[in-house]
Amino acid sequence: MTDVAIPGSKSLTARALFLAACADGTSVLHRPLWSDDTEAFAAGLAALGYAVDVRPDRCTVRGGAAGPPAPGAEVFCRDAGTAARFLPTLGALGHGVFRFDGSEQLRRRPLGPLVGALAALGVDVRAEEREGHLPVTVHAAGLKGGALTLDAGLSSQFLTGLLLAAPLMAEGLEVTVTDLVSVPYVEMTLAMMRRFGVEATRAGDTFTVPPGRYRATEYAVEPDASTASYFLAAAALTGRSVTVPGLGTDALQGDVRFAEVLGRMGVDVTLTADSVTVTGPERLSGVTVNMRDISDTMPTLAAIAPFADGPVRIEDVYNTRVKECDRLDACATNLARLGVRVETGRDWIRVWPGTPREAEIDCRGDHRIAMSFSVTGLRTPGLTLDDPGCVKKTFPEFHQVLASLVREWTQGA
Ligand SMILES: O=C(O)C1=C[C@@H](OP(=O)(O)O)[C@@H](O)[C@H](O)C1
Ligand SMILES: C=C(OP(=O)(O)O)C(=O)O
Repeated sequence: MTDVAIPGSKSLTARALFLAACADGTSVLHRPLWSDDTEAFAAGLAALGYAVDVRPDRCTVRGGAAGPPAPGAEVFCRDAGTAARFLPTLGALGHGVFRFDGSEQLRRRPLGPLVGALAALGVDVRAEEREGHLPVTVHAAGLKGGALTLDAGLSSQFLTGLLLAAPLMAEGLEVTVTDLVSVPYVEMTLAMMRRFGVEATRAGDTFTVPPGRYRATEYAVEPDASTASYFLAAAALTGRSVTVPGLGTDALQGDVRFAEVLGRMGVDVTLTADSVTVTGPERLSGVTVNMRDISDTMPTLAAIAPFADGPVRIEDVYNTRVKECDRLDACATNLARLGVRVETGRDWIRVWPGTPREAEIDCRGDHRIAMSFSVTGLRTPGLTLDDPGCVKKTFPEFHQVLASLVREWTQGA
Protein backbone atom coordinates (compact mmCIF):
# COMPACT_ATOMS: atom_id res chain seq x y z
CA MET A 1 0.00 0.00 0.00
CA THR A 2 1.41 3.40 -0.95
CA ASP A 3 0.52 6.52 1.01
CA VAL A 4 0.53 9.84 -0.74
CA ALA A 5 0.73 13.11 1.20
CA ILE A 6 -1.63 15.62 -0.37
CA PRO A 7 -1.20 19.34 0.45
CA GLY A 8 -3.92 21.28 2.23
CA SER A 9 -7.28 22.20 0.78
CA LYS A 10 -7.38 25.40 -1.24
CA SER A 11 -11.01 26.04 -0.31
CA LEU A 12 -10.54 25.44 3.42
CA THR A 13 -7.38 27.55 3.47
CA ALA A 14 -9.14 30.48 1.79
CA ARG A 15 -12.13 30.28 4.15
CA ALA A 16 -9.92 29.93 7.23
CA LEU A 17 -7.88 32.98 6.16
CA PHE A 18 -11.05 35.04 5.65
CA LEU A 19 -12.60 33.93 8.95
CA ALA A 20 -9.35 34.52 10.83
CA ALA A 21 -9.30 38.08 9.46
CA CYS A 22 -12.84 38.63 10.77
CA ALA A 23 -12.30 36.97 14.17
CA ASP A 24 -11.43 38.79 17.38
CA GLY A 25 -7.81 37.91 18.21
CA THR A 26 -5.13 35.80 16.58
CA SER A 27 -6.00 32.59 14.73
CA VAL A 28 -3.55 29.84 13.82
CA LEU A 29 -3.96 27.69 10.71
CA HIS A 30 -2.02 24.43 10.60
CA ARG A 31 -0.90 22.85 7.32
CA PRO A 32 -2.55 25.44 5.06
CA LEU A 33 -2.06 25.13 1.31
CA TRP A 34 0.63 27.37 -0.10
CA SER A 35 0.16 27.67 -3.85
CA ASP A 36 -0.50 30.54 -6.22
CA ASP A 37 -4.20 30.81 -5.25
CA THR A 38 -3.74 30.84 -1.48
CA GLU A 39 -0.63 33.01 -1.65
CA ALA A 40 -2.76 35.51 -3.58
CA PHE A 41 -5.43 35.23 -0.88
CA ALA A 42 -2.97 35.79 1.98
CA ALA A 43 -1.30 38.67 0.10
CA GLY A 44 -4.79 40.13 -0.42
CA LEU A 45 -5.41 40.08 3.34
CA ALA A 46 -2.05 41.74 3.92
CA ALA A 47 -2.91 44.44 1.36
CA LEU A 48 -6.19 45.01 3.24
CA GLY A 49 -4.09 45.76 6.32
CA TYR A 50 -4.24 42.49 8.28
CA ALA A 51 -1.18 41.11 10.07
CA VAL A 52 -0.60 37.78 8.31
CA ASP A 53 2.41 35.64 9.17
CA VAL A 54 2.98 32.96 6.54
CA ARG A 55 5.21 29.97 7.46
CA PRO A 56 5.57 26.74 5.48
CA ASP A 57 3.29 24.67 7.69
CA ARG A 58 1.34 27.29 9.61
CA CYS A 59 -0.09 30.74 9.32
CA THR A 60 -1.22 33.24 11.92
CA VAL A 61 -3.66 36.05 11.25
CA ARG A 62 -4.66 38.85 13.60
CA GLY A 63 -8.26 39.73 12.91
CA GLY A 64 -11.05 41.97 14.07
CA ALA A 65 -14.73 42.67 13.51
CA ALA A 66 -14.34 46.18 12.08
CA GLY A 67 -13.38 45.18 8.53
CA PRO A 68 -10.04 45.80 6.84
CA PRO A 69 -7.65 47.96 8.87
CA ALA A 70 -6.26 49.64 5.71
CA PRO A 71 -7.93 52.89 4.60
CA GLY A 72 -7.79 51.64 1.02
CA ALA A 73 -5.97 48.99 -1.03
CA GLU A 74 -5.13 47.46 -4.40
CA VAL A 75 -5.74 43.71 -4.25
CA PHE A 76 -4.42 41.54 -7.08
CA CYS A 77 -6.21 38.18 -7.07
CA ARG A 78 -3.97 36.53 -9.71
CA ASP A 79 -5.97 33.50 -11.06
CA ALA A 80 -7.89 32.82 -7.83
CA GLY A 81 -11.68 32.69 -8.10
CA THR A 82 -11.87 32.39 -4.31
CA ALA A 83 -9.97 35.67 -3.81
CA ALA A 84 -12.05 37.49 -6.46
CA ARG A 85 -15.37 36.28 -5.07
CA PHE A 86 -14.63 36.46 -1.31
CA LEU A 87 -12.36 39.46 -0.76
CA PRO A 88 -14.57 42.25 -2.24
CA THR A 89 -17.17 41.48 0.43
CA LEU A 90 -14.50 41.74 3.11
CA GLY A 91 -13.41 45.06 1.58
CA ALA A 92 -17.00 46.32 1.69
CA LEU A 93 -17.01 45.84 5.49
CA GLY A 94 -14.29 48.50 5.80
CA HIS A 95 -13.96 52.20 5.13
CA GLY A 96 -12.04 53.41 2.10
CA VAL A 97 -11.52 52.62 -1.56
CA PHE A 98 -10.60 49.01 -2.32
CA ARG A 99 -9.74 47.96 -5.86
CA PHE A 100 -9.71 44.32 -6.95
CA ASP A 101 -8.10 43.01 -10.11
CA GLY A 102 -6.74 39.73 -11.43
CA SER A 103 -5.04 37.98 -14.32
CA GLU A 104 -6.51 38.03 -17.84
CA GLN A 105 -7.89 34.55 -17.12
CA LEU A 106 -9.66 35.74 -13.96
CA ARG A 107 -10.94 38.91 -15.64
CA ARG A 108 -12.83 36.69 -18.10
CA ARG A 109 -14.68 34.85 -15.29
CA PRO A 110 -18.11 36.01 -14.05
CA LEU A 111 -18.45 38.31 -11.04
CA GLY A 112 -21.78 40.00 -11.86
CA PRO A 113 -24.02 38.38 -9.22
CA LEU A 114 -21.61 39.39 -6.45
CA VAL A 115 -21.30 42.96 -7.72
CA GLY A 116 -25.12 43.08 -7.96
CA ALA A 117 -25.52 41.73 -4.44
CA LEU A 118 -23.12 44.29 -2.96
CA ALA A 119 -24.93 47.06 -4.84
CA ALA A 120 -28.26 45.76 -3.49
CA LEU A 121 -26.76 46.05 0.00
CA GLY A 122 -26.09 49.72 -0.70
CA VAL A 123 -22.40 49.47 -1.56
CA ASP A 124 -20.95 51.82 -4.15
CA VAL A 125 -19.23 49.21 -6.32
CA ARG A 126 -18.13 49.72 -9.92
CA ALA A 127 -16.77 47.45 -12.62
CA GLU A 128 -14.09 49.47 -14.38
CA GLU A 129 -14.07 47.90 -17.82
CA ARG A 130 -16.74 45.29 -18.42
CA GLU A 131 -19.96 44.94 -16.39
CA GLY A 132 -19.79 41.96 -14.07
CA HIS A 133 -16.03 41.41 -14.37
CA LEU A 134 -12.79 42.43 -12.68
CA PRO A 135 -11.40 45.00 -12.16
CA VAL A 136 -13.91 46.37 -9.63
CA THR A 137 -13.63 49.18 -7.13
CA VAL A 138 -15.50 49.11 -3.84
CA HIS A 139 -16.11 52.46 -2.10
CA ALA A 140 -16.65 51.00 1.35
CA ALA A 141 -18.49 52.52 4.30
CA GLY A 142 -19.34 49.40 6.32
CA LEU A 143 -22.20 47.00 5.57
CA LYS A 144 -25.64 47.22 7.11
CA GLY A 145 -26.82 43.90 5.67
CA GLY A 146 -30.47 42.95 5.15
CA ALA A 147 -32.19 40.65 2.68
CA LEU A 148 -31.39 39.94 -0.96
CA THR A 149 -31.78 37.38 -3.72
CA LEU A 150 -28.79 35.93 -5.53
CA ASP A 151 -28.24 33.83 -8.62
CA ALA A 152 -25.46 31.39 -7.69
CA GLY A 153 -26.05 29.17 -10.72
CA LEU A 154 -22.65 29.98 -12.26
CA SER A 155 -20.69 29.90 -9.01
CA SER A 156 -21.39 29.14 -5.38
CA GLN A 157 -18.47 31.42 -4.51
CA PHE A 158 -20.72 34.50 -4.76
CA LEU A 159 -22.84 33.07 -1.95
CA THR A 160 -19.84 32.02 0.14
CA GLY A 161 -18.32 35.52 -0.12
CA LEU A 162 -21.52 37.03 1.25
CA LEU A 163 -22.10 34.42 3.95
CA LEU A 164 -18.57 34.65 5.37
CA ALA A 165 -18.89 38.41 5.85
CA ALA A 166 -22.52 38.34 6.98
CA PRO A 167 -22.08 38.18 10.80
CA LEU A 168 -20.12 41.44 10.62
CA MET A 169 -23.00 43.24 8.91
CA ALA A 170 -24.99 45.37 11.36
CA GLU A 171 -28.27 43.55 10.69
CA GLY A 172 -26.85 40.22 9.54
CA LEU A 173 -27.97 38.81 6.21
CA GLU A 174 -30.73 36.77 4.62
CA VAL A 175 -29.88 35.49 1.14
CA THR A 176 -32.35 33.62 -1.05
CA VAL A 177 -30.77 31.83 -3.99
CA THR A 178 -32.62 31.51 -7.29
CA ASP A 179 -30.11 28.90 -8.46
CA LEU A 180 -27.10 27.25 -6.82
CA VAL A 181 -24.24 25.02 -7.97
CA SER A 182 -21.47 23.32 -6.01
CA VAL A 183 -23.64 22.93 -2.89
CA PRO A 184 -20.96 21.05 -0.86
CA TYR A 185 -18.81 24.19 -0.97
CA VAL A 186 -21.62 26.16 0.69
CA GLU A 187 -21.99 23.44 3.31
CA MET A 188 -18.23 23.75 3.85
CA THR A 189 -18.68 27.51 4.33
CA LEU A 190 -21.38 27.02 6.95
CA ALA A 191 -19.30 24.37 8.74
CA MET A 192 -16.27 26.66 8.82
CA MET A 193 -18.32 29.60 10.09
CA ARG A 194 -19.53 27.30 12.89
CA ARG A 195 -15.88 26.36 13.66
CA PHE A 196 -15.19 30.08 14.14
CA GLY A 197 -18.24 30.48 16.40
CA VAL A 198 -21.15 31.63 14.21
CA GLU A 199 -24.22 29.54 13.46
CA ALA A 200 -25.91 30.27 10.12
CA THR A 201 -29.04 28.42 9.05
CA ARG A 202 -30.49 27.21 5.78
CA ALA A 203 -34.23 26.71 5.13
CA GLY A 204 -34.84 25.66 1.54
CA ASP A 205 -33.29 28.31 -0.69
CA THR A 206 -32.82 30.85 2.08
CA PHE A 207 -29.67 31.27 4.17
CA THR A 208 -29.90 33.33 7.35
CA VAL A 209 -26.93 34.70 9.25
CA PRO A 210 -27.49 36.68 12.45
CA PRO A 211 -25.10 39.49 13.36
CA GLY A 212 -22.36 38.12 15.62
CA ARG A 213 -18.66 37.83 16.37
CA TYR A 214 -16.24 35.24 15.13
CA ARG A 215 -13.77 34.01 17.72
CA ALA A 216 -10.10 33.41 16.97
CA THR A 217 -9.53 29.72 16.32
CA GLU A 218 -6.79 27.15 15.91
CA TYR A 219 -7.59 25.21 12.78
CA ALA A 220 -5.95 22.25 10.99
CA VAL A 221 -6.58 22.21 7.23
CA GLU A 222 -7.58 18.89 5.59
CA PRO A 223 -5.67 17.62 2.54
CA ASP A 224 -7.21 18.88 -0.72
CA ALA A 225 -9.81 16.42 -2.03
CA SER A 226 -9.76 17.75 -5.61
CA THR A 227 -5.97 17.30 -5.69
CA ALA A 228 -6.37 13.80 -4.25
CA SER A 229 -8.57 12.88 -7.24
CA TYR A 230 -5.53 12.72 -9.57
CA PHE A 231 -3.75 10.19 -7.37
CA LEU A 232 -6.88 8.09 -6.87
CA ALA A 233 -7.45 8.18 -10.64
CA ALA A 234 -3.81 7.21 -11.23
CA ALA A 235 -4.25 4.08 -9.10
CA ALA A 236 -7.57 3.30 -10.79
CA LEU A 237 -5.93 3.52 -14.21
CA THR A 238 -2.83 1.48 -13.49
CA GLY A 239 -4.30 -1.27 -11.28
CA ARG A 240 -2.26 -0.05 -8.31
CA SER A 241 -3.20 0.92 -4.74
CA VAL A 242 -2.95 4.28 -3.09
CA THR A 243 -4.00 5.64 0.29
CA VAL A 244 -4.60 9.31 1.04
CA PRO A 245 -4.34 9.79 4.82
CA GLY A 246 -6.30 12.63 6.41
CA LEU A 247 -9.19 12.56 3.96
CA GLY A 248 -12.25 10.36 4.48
CA THR A 249 -15.93 10.39 5.33
CA ASP A 250 -15.37 13.10 7.99
CA ALA A 251 -14.00 15.52 5.39
CA LEU A 252 -15.69 18.87 4.86
CA GLN A 253 -14.93 18.69 1.14
CA GLY A 254 -17.54 17.31 -1.26
CA ASP A 255 -14.86 16.25 -3.76
CA VAL A 256 -13.99 13.31 -1.52
CA ARG A 257 -17.03 11.76 -3.25
CA PHE A 258 -14.93 11.33 -6.39
CA ALA A 259 -13.81 8.06 -4.76
CA GLU A 260 -17.41 6.86 -4.89
CA VAL A 261 -17.55 7.59 -8.62
CA LEU A 262 -14.47 5.40 -9.05
CA GLY A 263 -16.25 2.76 -6.97
CA ARG A 264 -19.10 2.76 -9.50
CA MET A 265 -16.51 2.07 -12.22
CA GLY A 266 -15.35 -1.12 -10.52
CA VAL A 267 -12.52 0.36 -8.45
CA ASP A 268 -12.07 -1.08 -4.98
CA VAL A 269 -12.60 1.85 -2.58
CA THR A 270 -12.24 1.86 1.20
CA LEU A 271 -13.29 5.03 2.96
CA THR A 272 -12.72 5.40 6.69
CA ALA A 273 -13.42 8.50 8.76
CA ASP A 274 -10.01 9.93 7.88
CA SER A 275 -8.53 8.03 4.96
CA VAL A 276 -9.34 6.80 1.50
CA THR A 277 -7.72 3.84 -0.23
CA VAL A 278 -8.33 2.79 -3.80
CA THR A 279 -7.09 -0.21 -5.75
CA GLY A 280 -7.48 -0.22 -9.51
CA PRO A 281 -9.34 -3.08 -11.19
CA GLU A 282 -8.29 -5.08 -14.27
CA ARG A 283 -10.74 -3.03 -16.29
CA LEU A 284 -12.71 0.12 -15.54
CA SER A 285 -16.44 0.12 -16.32
CA GLY A 286 -18.30 2.90 -18.08
CA VAL A 287 -20.58 5.10 -15.99
CA THR A 288 -23.12 7.93 -16.20
CA VAL A 289 -22.66 10.42 -13.40
CA ASN A 290 -24.07 13.80 -12.37
CA MET A 291 -21.13 15.94 -11.22
CA ARG A 292 -22.94 19.20 -10.39
CA ASP A 293 -21.78 18.92 -6.76
CA ILE A 294 -18.19 17.87 -7.53
CA SER A 295 -17.44 19.50 -10.85
CA ASP A 296 -13.74 20.22 -10.17
CA THR A 297 -13.26 16.46 -10.63
CA MET A 298 -15.01 16.39 -14.02
CA PRO A 299 -11.70 16.70 -15.94
CA THR A 300 -10.15 13.93 -13.78
CA LEU A 301 -12.91 11.55 -14.81
CA ALA A 302 -12.96 12.67 -18.46
CA ALA A 303 -9.20 12.11 -18.69
CA ILE A 304 -9.35 8.46 -17.57
CA ALA A 305 -12.66 7.76 -19.34
CA PRO A 306 -11.16 6.34 -22.59
CA PHE A 307 -9.79 3.42 -20.57
CA ALA A 308 -13.24 2.29 -19.41
CA ASP A 309 -14.88 -0.59 -21.24
CA GLY A 310 -18.02 1.45 -22.00
CA PRO A 311 -18.95 5.11 -22.51
CA VAL A 312 -18.52 7.58 -19.66
CA ARG A 313 -21.13 10.32 -19.57
CA ILE A 314 -20.76 13.27 -17.18
CA GLU A 315 -23.85 15.44 -16.70
CA ASP A 316 -24.95 18.78 -15.25
CA VAL A 317 -21.57 20.52 -15.34
CA TYR A 318 -22.38 23.69 -17.32
CA ASN A 319 -20.46 25.91 -14.91
CA THR A 320 -17.19 24.13 -15.75
CA ARG A 321 -17.34 26.30 -18.89
CA VAL A 322 -16.61 29.40 -16.75
CA LYS A 323 -13.70 28.09 -14.70
CA GLU A 324 -10.01 28.69 -15.49
CA CYS A 325 -11.00 27.78 -19.05
CA ASP A 326 -14.04 26.23 -20.74
CA ARG A 327 -13.32 22.82 -19.27
CA LEU A 328 -15.95 20.87 -21.25
CA ASP A 329 -14.43 22.20 -24.43
CA ALA A 330 -10.84 21.71 -23.22
CA CYS A 331 -11.51 18.08 -22.26
CA ALA A 332 -13.28 17.34 -25.54
CA THR A 333 -10.62 19.02 -27.68
CA ASN A 334 -7.74 17.28 -25.92
CA LEU A 335 -9.43 13.87 -25.99
CA ALA A 336 -10.04 14.36 -29.73
CA ARG A 337 -6.32 15.22 -30.14
CA LEU A 338 -5.55 11.90 -28.47
CA GLY A 339 -7.73 10.19 -31.07
CA VAL A 340 -10.59 9.45 -28.66
CA ARG A 341 -14.24 9.71 -29.72
CA VAL A 342 -16.00 12.35 -27.63
CA GLU A 343 -19.22 14.33 -27.74
CA THR A 344 -20.34 17.36 -25.71
CA GLY A 345 -23.55 19.30 -25.16
CA ARG A 346 -24.28 22.47 -23.23
CA ASP A 347 -23.68 20.84 -19.84
CA TRP A 348 -22.42 17.31 -20.54
CA ILE A 349 -19.66 15.25 -22.09
CA ARG A 350 -19.59 11.66 -23.30
CA VAL A 351 -16.32 9.81 -23.85
CA TRP A 352 -16.09 6.49 -25.69
CA PRO A 353 -13.56 3.73 -25.01
CA GLY A 354 -10.37 4.14 -27.02
CA THR A 355 -6.59 3.95 -27.00
CA PRO A 356 -5.17 7.45 -26.63
CA ARG A 357 -2.25 8.11 -28.97
CA GLU A 358 0.73 10.45 -28.62
CA ALA A 359 -0.24 14.16 -28.57
CA GLU A 360 0.51 17.45 -26.87
CA ILE A 361 -2.19 18.57 -24.43
CA ASP A 362 -3.39 22.17 -24.73
CA CYS A 363 -3.64 23.03 -21.01
CA ARG A 364 -5.18 26.50 -21.60
CA GLY A 365 -3.40 27.66 -18.45
CA ASP A 366 -5.72 25.44 -16.38
CA HIS A 367 -4.09 23.43 -13.58
CA ARG A 368 -6.87 20.82 -13.63
CA ILE A 369 -6.48 20.12 -17.36
CA ALA A 370 -2.71 19.71 -16.81
CA MET A 371 -3.08 17.43 -13.77
CA SER A 372 -5.94 15.34 -15.27
CA PHE A 373 -4.18 14.63 -18.54
CA SER A 374 -0.93 13.86 -16.71
CA VAL A 375 -2.88 10.89 -15.36
CA THR A 376 -3.92 9.91 -18.91
CA GLY A 377 -0.18 10.09 -19.68
CA LEU A 378 0.50 7.18 -17.32
CA ARG A 379 -0.98 4.94 -20.03
CA THR A 380 -0.27 7.08 -23.09
CA PRO A 381 3.36 7.02 -24.27
CA GLY A 382 4.41 10.34 -25.81
CA LEU A 383 1.69 12.47 -24.15
CA THR A 384 3.12 15.91 -23.30
CA LEU A 385 1.70 19.14 -21.82
CA ASP A 386 2.18 22.56 -23.45
CA ASP A 387 2.22 24.27 -20.02
CA PRO A 388 3.15 21.89 -17.17
CA GLY A 389 3.87 24.85 -14.86
CA CYS A 390 0.23 25.93 -14.66
CA VAL A 391 -0.25 23.37 -11.85
CA LYS A 392 1.17 26.05 -9.53
CA LYS A 393 -2.35 27.39 -9.03
CA THR A 394 -3.10 24.66 -6.50
CA PHE A 395 -0.17 22.21 -6.42
CA PRO A 396 3.26 23.46 -7.51
CA GLU A 397 4.94 20.09 -6.76
CA PHE A 398 2.33 18.01 -8.60
CA HIS A 399 4.60 16.54 -11.28
CA GLN A 400 7.33 15.56 -8.79
CA VAL A 401 4.81 13.91 -6.44
CA LEU A 402 3.12 11.97 -9.26
CA ALA A 403 6.53 10.83 -10.59
CA SER A 404 7.64 9.67 -7.16
CA LEU A 405 4.39 7.73 -6.64
CA VAL A 406 4.89 5.97 -9.97
CA ARG A 407 8.53 5.24 -9.00
CA GLU A 408 7.38 3.70 -5.73
CA TRP A 409 4.84 1.57 -7.56
CA THR A 410 7.38 0.28 -10.08
CA GLN A 411 10.11 -0.32 -7.51
CA GLY A 412 7.65 -2.12 -5.23
CA ALA A 413 6.31 -4.31 -8.09
O1 LIG B 1 -15.81 27.88 -2.79
C1 LIG B 1 -14.81 27.29 -3.22
O2 LIG B 1 -13.76 27.20 -2.55
C2 LIG B 1 -14.87 26.68 -4.56
C3 LIG B 1 -16.08 26.48 -5.17
C4 LIG B 1 -16.21 25.85 -6.49
O3 LIG B 1 -16.48 26.85 -7.44
P1 LIG B 1 -17.95 27.14 -8.06
O4 LIG B 1 -18.87 27.41 -6.96
O5 LIG B 1 -17.67 28.31 -8.94
O6 LIG B 1 -18.35 25.90 -8.83
C5 LIG B 1 -14.93 25.12 -6.91
O7 LIG B 1 -15.00 24.84 -8.29
C6 LIG B 1 -13.71 25.96 -6.65
O8 LIG B 1 -12.54 25.28 -7.04
C7 LIG B 1 -13.59 26.28 -5.18
C1 LIG C 1 -12.42 26.44 -10.30
C2 LIG C 1 -11.30 26.42 -9.60
O1 LIG C 1 -10.75 27.46 -8.93
P1 LIG C 1 -11.28 28.89 -8.47
O2 LIG C 1 -12.71 29.03 -8.92
O3 LIG C 1 -11.15 28.89 -6.99
O4 LIG C 1 -10.36 29.85 -9.16
C3 LIG C 1 -10.53 25.17 -9.47
O5 LIG C 1 -9.58 25.15 -8.64
O6 LIG C 1 -10.81 24.19 -10.16
